[in-house]
Order: sequence, then structure tokens, then C-alpha cells
Amino acid sequence: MDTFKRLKQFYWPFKSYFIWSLLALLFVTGMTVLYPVILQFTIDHAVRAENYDLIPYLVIAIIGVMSIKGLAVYIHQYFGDLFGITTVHRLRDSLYKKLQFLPFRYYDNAKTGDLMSRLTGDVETFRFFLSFGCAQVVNFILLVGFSIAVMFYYSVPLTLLTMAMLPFLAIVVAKFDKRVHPGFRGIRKSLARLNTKVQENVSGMHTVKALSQEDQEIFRFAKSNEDYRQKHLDISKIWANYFPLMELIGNLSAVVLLAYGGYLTIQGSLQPGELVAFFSLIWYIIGPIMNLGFIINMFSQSKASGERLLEVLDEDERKDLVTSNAKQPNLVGEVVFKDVSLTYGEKNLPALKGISFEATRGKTIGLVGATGSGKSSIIQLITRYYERSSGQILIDGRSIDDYSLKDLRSQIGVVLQETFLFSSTIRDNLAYGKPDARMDDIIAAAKRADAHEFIVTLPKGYDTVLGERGLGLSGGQKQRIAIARAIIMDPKILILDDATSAVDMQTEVKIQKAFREVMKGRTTFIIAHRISSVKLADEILVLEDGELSERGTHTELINSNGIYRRIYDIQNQDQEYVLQQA
Ligand SMILES: Nc1ncnc2c1ncn2[C@@H]1O[C@H](COP(=O)(O)OP(=O)(O)OP(=O)(O)O)[C@@H](O)[C@H]1O
Repeated sequence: MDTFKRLKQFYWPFKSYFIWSLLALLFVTGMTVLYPVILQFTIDHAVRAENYDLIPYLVIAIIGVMSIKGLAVYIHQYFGDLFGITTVHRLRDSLYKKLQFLPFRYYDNAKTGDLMSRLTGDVETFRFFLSFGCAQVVNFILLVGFSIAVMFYYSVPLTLLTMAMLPFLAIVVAKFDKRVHPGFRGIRKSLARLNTKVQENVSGMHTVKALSQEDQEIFRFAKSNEDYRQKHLDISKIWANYFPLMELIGNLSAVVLLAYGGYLTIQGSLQPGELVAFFSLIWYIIGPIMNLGFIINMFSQSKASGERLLEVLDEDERKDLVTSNAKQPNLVGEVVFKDVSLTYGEKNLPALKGISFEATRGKTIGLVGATGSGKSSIIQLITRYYERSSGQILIDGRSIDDYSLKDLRSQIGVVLQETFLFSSTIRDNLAYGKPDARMDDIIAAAKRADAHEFIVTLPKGYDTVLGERGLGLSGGQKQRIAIARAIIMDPKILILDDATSAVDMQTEVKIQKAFREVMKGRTTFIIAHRISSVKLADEILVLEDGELSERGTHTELINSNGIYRRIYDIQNQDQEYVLQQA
């Protein structure tokens, strides 16, 4: 129950829908129990007493009962659905909101397919229980309660015998629940793995094809698919065992009661009509008890889903992103690192060790170093995607912690190596960081980023809808859109993760030109794989295993004959000669 208690904030505000649904259910159950009573009256007081004048009134009574029941079913169903739908609408919103504020650290290990199945499948299962399952539980209590009350009215000993049989049914139900709950959790996990597999396969289709891994992929999918099938089969087996047993116990109970009821009728302490009514009422009890399996099934599924939803909702979020009281800072864009270190996780080695530098207003800092040397990690700290382990980072002389994440990031423009574009129009993608940007500003930014020229040649220009992740555009084109996107934000600090290593020379020249355009008047950090990208930087920081090994201008570093010089030589001079020297 703890799961439902903890999710209370989502359904409790809509309790009035649930109450209406329950009130209607009360009528439905009441009317249902009235049927056998009318039947008994018809047999004992109309037919056996040859009081045939009563028949038309009894017909009217049955029509009346049916009509009220029909209306009550409608209200019960409608408000039940409204309760479930409205609750999960709020739940989905909260989950999505949560995903926006979870730190990068969470996404390091999160799997898209798994998250997708939590936000869709698990939420739906939960809704189904609220809309339908919850009412079933109440229906069970009402129907069994009402029926037993009427049964007591007809015959106390027969009712007591009926109640003596119920524990047998209850034991089977309890055993069933114990086995079925872990099974459902397994199914939901397995489905999440299946979704992850499909999602990763579609996203990584280029890699799959490039490395000819289609057969391997089919094999891996088949394994996940088989696991899902097996988990379903396991549950089916539990069901298959459960149903005949319930059916058998139910029927045996009915036979015993019928025998005893028949004896009481022959004795004359029970009227034949009462026996018929009693027999109908017994099924109103046995039916729901057998159905309890379904209800428990639903309850187990929704509990398993609720647990998975809580796992997301319970994650620690970056609260400072939403609760900023600080005024929007008007930054100059000065960045200072003082003896900064970063270790990503307890098990990891330090990614940065004692880094210190000053990036004054409007200056360009180049970051150079081998792969894994810590270039991106410096950027992760400036944007506070990750938090430093020690040291101080100052922005305009104030600790970076004094700024809210939202304010800080609104002043930092990032153009990543891999540009992510949404499957929406080019205009929307350009204005992503500033949705209220005017069209004139968007076009001006696109011109400065050298993107306007190719955008207008597209079939619908700025209204061209892009495929997922910007499919349909070349790497260089995507990059230029990303640059325009950064220009529109008008940031004081600019971070350019040099993507030019992946494009041809002509595109590189164009992108470099666009970079230079956007860098004017902003403090810029360039992560460079080619020396040509940082040649003009005011200071170049050379990283080696997370430490600053050299620093200076291009000319200074060339003259110092260190690692920078070596990279430069490899890239610009007689490569073969250098490799021979190695
Ligand atoms: N999110 C992360 N979690 C754990 N370790 C990480 C994470 N990101 C980077 N690292 C580790 O930190 C070290 C520095 O990585 P970083 O990405 O800063 O290097 P880089 O110089 O930018 O490399 P590249 O040129 O390949 O992009 C590496 O050893 C890397 O494995």
C-alpha cells in the first residue's frame, strides 16, 4: 500500500470523481442484488400463490431496476474513467517535468527505452487500475456484503455454511497473489529492456549498418524478445493453475450448498423461491471471489508500475534550476578557475586535477589535448552540467554557485560536436533557446552563421520540417544551425566543441568563419582537435591526463617545443618523419 500512499498527491485532488463513481456503484450493486429478490417474490408470491395479477407490476419493477442500473453503470463508468485519466495526466506531467530537472549524472546511466516505457506503459497500467481496478475492489466488498445480508435474511444456517466455505477460496487467492506480483514486475522490466533494445537499434542504425551488425542485432533482439515471451508464459502458467482450482472449489461449494438448501426446502424451513434466490446470490459471492484473481492481478501490475514511477519521481533533482530568486545577471563573461578538480564518481579516477586559469572578458581560450585528457570536463564545469569536486570557479568574480542554473546557462552558448536538432521546423530549431525570437532576428542569426544561404534553398525554407535528430541535413549544415541557435541567445560566454575535424576543408573554412563571427565580444572556449582551430586563441591550455601541462599563445607553445609543438608537427609537418621519430 505504501506505493499508493506515496502517489496520493496525484489522485487525491480528484477524489470527488472517485466518490461519484462509488456512489453510482452502490446503486449498481443494490440493483444487482434486487434481481434475485424479485425472482424469489415472483416464484413464491406470484406463481406458487397463483397471484398472477402481480406479474405486470413485477415486470414494471424489473424494467425500473434495469433502467436505474443502466444509468448508474453509465455514471460509475464515466467518473471512474475521469478519475483515472485526470490523475495520470497530472502524473505524466510531473514525470516529464522531473526528467527536465534531473542532473546529467542521472542520464549517464539512464536508458531511453526504459524511461519511455515508464512514461507510457507503466503510467497506463496505473491509470487502468484507478479507472477500473479500484472500483472492482469496492464492488467486491459491496456485492459480497449486500448478498450476504440478503442471504442472512433468507436463511441463517445456509449463510453460515456459505461463509465457512469462503476461507478455502481466500487461501487460493492469497497464494496466487504471492506468486503473481514478482512475475508482473519481471514483465514490466523485460518490456523496458525490449523497448531499450528497439530504441537503441533505431538511433544507432548507422553504426549497425556500418559495422554490418544486422544479424547480431537480430540475435540480441531475439534474446530480449524471448525473455519477454518467457516471462509472459510464466504468468500464464500461474493463471492456468489458478483458474481450474478456483472453478473447482467454487462449484463444489455450490453443490454442497445446493444439497443442504434442498434439504432445508424439503423440510419446509426454506421456500423454493428463496432457494432459487439464494442460489443466485451464492454466485454473486463466488463470482467476485474468483474474480479477485483478476483484481489482484491488476493491483499487482499497477503496484509494480507505481514502484517504477516512484523510482523516477524519487530521484534527486537540481532544485536550484527552478527555485531561483537571483536577478537575471548581466554578465561580462569573465571565467576564473582556481585549483579545480573533478572526479565523476567514487569509482572513477580524477578527470581534472588542480586546474587554474583566467579567461577575461571577450578572450578566446583554446583547449587542446589527447582524447580523454579532460577538455570536455572543463566545459561540463563551466555549464555546471557536473559539479567540481574541489577548488573554486568564479564567474565575473562571484562563485559559480551563486548563480541559479537557469540564469547561468542563459548566458552560455554551447555548440556541441554533435548537434541535436528536434523533429520540428528549422525556424523552431533556431529559436529553441529563445522561443519568442522575432523572425528578423532568426534570419539575421542564420546569415551570421552562414546558414541562411542553404536554408532558403530547402523546399519550405525556414518552415522545412526536419527528420528526427535533424536527419536530412549534412553534418556541416547541422553545425551551422547550432551556431545560429547560439547567436540568437546572445550569450556572454561561448563554448565551441570543435566539430570541424569531422567535415571537409571547405565546410571547415565556412564553419570557422561562422565561429569567428559569433565569437566577437564574447569569452570563448574552443575545444580543438586541429591546431588550426585554436591558432588565433589568446591563450591555449594544453591538457594531459586531467592536468594542465602547458599554456600560452600559439607562438609561445610552438617555441617551447613541448607536447603542443608535437601535435602541431604531426598535423602540419612531415607526418611520416614524426612517426618514425616516435
Ligand atoms: N560522465 C562521465 N562519467 C564518468 N567519467 C567521465 C564522464 N565524462 C568523462 N569521463 C572521464 O573523464 C576523463 C576526461 O574526459 P573528457 O571527456 O573531459 O576528455 P576530452 O579531453 O574531452 O576527450 P575527447 O577529446 O575524447 O572528447 C576521461 O577519462 C573520461 O572517461
